[in-house]
Amino acid sequence: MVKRYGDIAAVDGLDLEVPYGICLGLLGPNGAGKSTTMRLLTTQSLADEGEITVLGHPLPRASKKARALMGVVPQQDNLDEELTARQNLEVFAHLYRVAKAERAAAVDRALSMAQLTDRAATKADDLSGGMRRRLLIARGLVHRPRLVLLDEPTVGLDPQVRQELWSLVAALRDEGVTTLMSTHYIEEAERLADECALMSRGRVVARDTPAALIAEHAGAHVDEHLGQPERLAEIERLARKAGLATRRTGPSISILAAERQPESLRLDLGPPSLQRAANLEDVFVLLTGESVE
Ligand SMILES: Nc1ncnc2c1ncn2[C@@H]1O[C@H](COP(=O)(O)OP(=O)(O)OP(=O)(O)O)[C@@H](O)[C@H]1O
Repeated sequence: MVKRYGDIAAVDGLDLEVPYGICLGLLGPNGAGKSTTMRLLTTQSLADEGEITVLGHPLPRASKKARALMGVVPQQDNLDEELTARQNLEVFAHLYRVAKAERAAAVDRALSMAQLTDRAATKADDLSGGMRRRLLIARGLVHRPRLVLLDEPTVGLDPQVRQELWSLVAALRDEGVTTLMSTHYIEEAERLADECALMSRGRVVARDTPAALIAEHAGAHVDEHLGQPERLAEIERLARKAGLATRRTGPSISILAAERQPESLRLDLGPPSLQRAANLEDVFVLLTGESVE
């Protein structure tokens, strides 16, 4: 797919297939095109080039059918503040055409999933930030969608609230709901995603399970060397000459896949200040050229 805004190609040759039943993490730095991808899937934006099919329905032609099977959890909180938690869910159950006879049960189920049963009568405005976000997710699930789009589900939340939301997303996957989740939090992707598609400048630059991405791009372990700037520059030069990827982190330089170092380089560099297991953050920084939050 391609989606341009004037001279900017927000999505630039994106090719992405999401298998049924998995949680796919769409991981990328700010501006990589994650939100635009979500908007294309909900037909809030129309692609300039390419084809999109959602659950067998081609967009935009069959967007109504696709939307009915999809739950969308936006990045921006757009709850109706004057309505209670229950009423917010009822409105969406109605909009999503949940049969009248089943509506109350659907709303109860969504409240229970979001652990908001005892706050059902509280106005959205009076809920805490974390509760509002849980309600926002519950609202996207009230009609039991087969595909859920989560756009940065925990952005701006404190770590404890983030963990609560993670359990909610994990429960979805356990129910066999297909989830596409955009995030720029590495830990979120590592915890929740069966597979990650790493996006940079509007396209997918790598796609696999977190473990396979780490093994391929960052190897088994990373050597971190501390030192003066000149020494770090020298280490960087030597490592790269030996074909190894490196990463700058503050006052240190990291050599990825350090187990692949030739013995001569190992002797030249001396023992590292620190040796650690490679992680998804190393892959993210290597492939997108961006730092992480
Ligand atoms: N409506 C728009 N008009 C003009 N440019 C846009 C519009 N929407 C997105 N863009 C541009 O497209 C690019 C991709 O933006 P997008 O919001 O999809 O990125 P993102 O990966 O979701 O970033 P973030 O993590 O910051 O939400 C950016 O350069 C952005 O400025």
